Amino acid sequence: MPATQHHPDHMPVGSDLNAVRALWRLRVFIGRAAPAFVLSAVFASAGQLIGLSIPQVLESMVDGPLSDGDASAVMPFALLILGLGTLEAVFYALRRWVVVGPGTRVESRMRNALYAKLQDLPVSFHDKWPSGQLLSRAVSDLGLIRRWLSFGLVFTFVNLLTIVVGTGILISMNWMLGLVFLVCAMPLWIVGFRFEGRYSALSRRSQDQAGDLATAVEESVHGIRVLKAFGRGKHALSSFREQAESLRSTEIEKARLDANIWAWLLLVPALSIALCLGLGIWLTANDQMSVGALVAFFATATMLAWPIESIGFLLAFALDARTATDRFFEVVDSENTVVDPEQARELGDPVGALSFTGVRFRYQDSPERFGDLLQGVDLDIRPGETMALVGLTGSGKTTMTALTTRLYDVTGGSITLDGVDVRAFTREELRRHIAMAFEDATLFSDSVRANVLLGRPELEGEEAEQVLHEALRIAQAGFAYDLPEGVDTKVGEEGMSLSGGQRQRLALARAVAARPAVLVLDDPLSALDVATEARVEAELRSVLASTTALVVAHRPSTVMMADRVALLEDGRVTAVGTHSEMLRESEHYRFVISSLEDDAVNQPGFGDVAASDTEAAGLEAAERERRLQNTMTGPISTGGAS
Ligand SMILES: Nc1ncnc2c1ncn2[C@@H]1O[C@H](COP(=O)(O)OP(=O)(O)OP(=O)(O)O)[C@@H](O)[C@H]1O
Repeated sequence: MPATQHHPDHMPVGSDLNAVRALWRLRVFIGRAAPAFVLSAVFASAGQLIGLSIPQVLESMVDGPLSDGDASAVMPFALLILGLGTLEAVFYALRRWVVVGPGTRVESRMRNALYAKLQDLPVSFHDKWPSGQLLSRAVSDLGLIRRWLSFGLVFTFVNLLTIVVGTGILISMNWMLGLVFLVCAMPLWIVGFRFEGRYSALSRRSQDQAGDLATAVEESVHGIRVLKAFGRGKHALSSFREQAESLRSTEIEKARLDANIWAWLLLVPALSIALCLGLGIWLTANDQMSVGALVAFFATATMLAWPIESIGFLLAFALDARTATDRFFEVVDSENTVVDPEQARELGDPVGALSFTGVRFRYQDSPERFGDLLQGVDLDIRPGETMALVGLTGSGKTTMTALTTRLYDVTGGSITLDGVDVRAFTREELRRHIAMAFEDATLFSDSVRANVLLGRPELEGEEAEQVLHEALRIAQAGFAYDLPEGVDTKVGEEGMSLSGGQRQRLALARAVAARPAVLVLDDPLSALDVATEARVEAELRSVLASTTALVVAHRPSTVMMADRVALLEDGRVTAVGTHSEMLRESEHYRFVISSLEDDAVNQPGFGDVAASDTEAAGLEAAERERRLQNTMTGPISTGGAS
């Protein structure tokens, strides 16, 4: 069921920079597009200034030929006004034309930077951030910033310039009328200032809620099968409706606030024009102003009405853009805790010795009252050895595998590859040497070929074909050849058109194709029936003979494939040995294996690797009792790791 998502606690809600300084940060991405924005502002200003000159022509026309009653002399003035109007339109068209390309370029530059950052940030970042929040930043926030840069920013400048120049013209025409007009506009600044604070908060809320909504849509599309299977579609819809309703009420609040400021923005110029009209007529009646000047004054004042009215809209637009900018930089500024060292080590051809020494780990958001998940793991995996990792569910097996390629960094101790701390390599180098396959096999919307050769971008032609076919053979993924377009078939969003077992086999083929020194397999065969698993294992053995492997095992058959087994218990590896040694010596191991078998007998095709050589019967109750005592007296280690 798509849960209501909120942005993570650590996310700052609005930065403490003021709007101008927050928006100023965009300059990094504007870069070489800046001249285009300036040119666009110049064209728009030229258009506005030409517009402002029309009333001057009008004044000369009214005071000249019109007052003289010379109709024929009006024509040149009319033509001049027509020419100026045309020029104004041309400049507006130029403004738009000049800004479209650079605006979209800035947007895509920002989008690429965001994407690159998301790729670079560690898994712990993605654990915290709902996908919809990231999606809405990458799509709607950046679109909003582009529109603001190309239109909002340009017109804020142009309209302010028009107001300043226009007011100057009004004052020069008649200082008294001009001043009245100016003073009347003052309340607008106060209203605008108060509006900013309230609107900013609402804008932030609405954009975050839009992100939550995107997360809900993403989750329910992703989990559509579960929703349908459990008949929870209606429930999901009502929870979605609630979220959509919250967003709607925020938008309504925003619109109300906007309407308030609009009311002021429309009222103030109308009031000031009315006041000026009364005063102007009185001045004209007392011969202190010509009729032409009065007409020109009102034509100019009317022209200033839109720039003044637009200030509220432009201010709201700038505040929305500021929120979008804050939201963008929250991701871009996120500190990456898993980084490459300044002076990275290189391993040409590693032999594949993988060691855990005193490894401790806890998840960042793990509650204080819990101890570390891993509390000093010691484990040496020899080159070429296959080590199975077993432990009760939730004991930290997956976590241990994730630490090898630095999906998370250890919080204590170290992991070494050929004796070198994994943190001494660049992440790219490390992940070239250690390849992973996960239980939850994610495939990308691309061909089978591209998915399998994901880790080998350097391969081409015959060599690529060879690696692909070998990997598919080892992973028993021959079904790929029977897909409609063979290995060129697009496997769809996250491979949803394939079965779970088929996806797992392609993910395994991907790990095998990477030809790593160390292969880390997190229960990659869980969705296969036992017969297929046995065939995959037979093929895998040939690969694993020359590759070091750490395999999380949830089934006895996977354990059988390994040279040795490590037992993870209470945050430590408490025993290491061959399967039969472990069965003999470790009571907890026997208990874990018996629970694996309980699961395994429920697997389709189970039969040949059942609990033939374990003595687990009856141990479960004893083990439960032992664990119960453990929880009361603290953990008891049953032995040391190798
Ligand atoms: N990203 C995460 N953030 C916080 N806690 C996590 C995260 N991933 C796992 N955990 C917690 O860490 C513990 C160990 O999880 P892990 O997946 O490593 O166990 P596991 O031994 O692989 O379990 P299983 O056999 O069920 O796959 C669990 O209690 C889990 O809730």
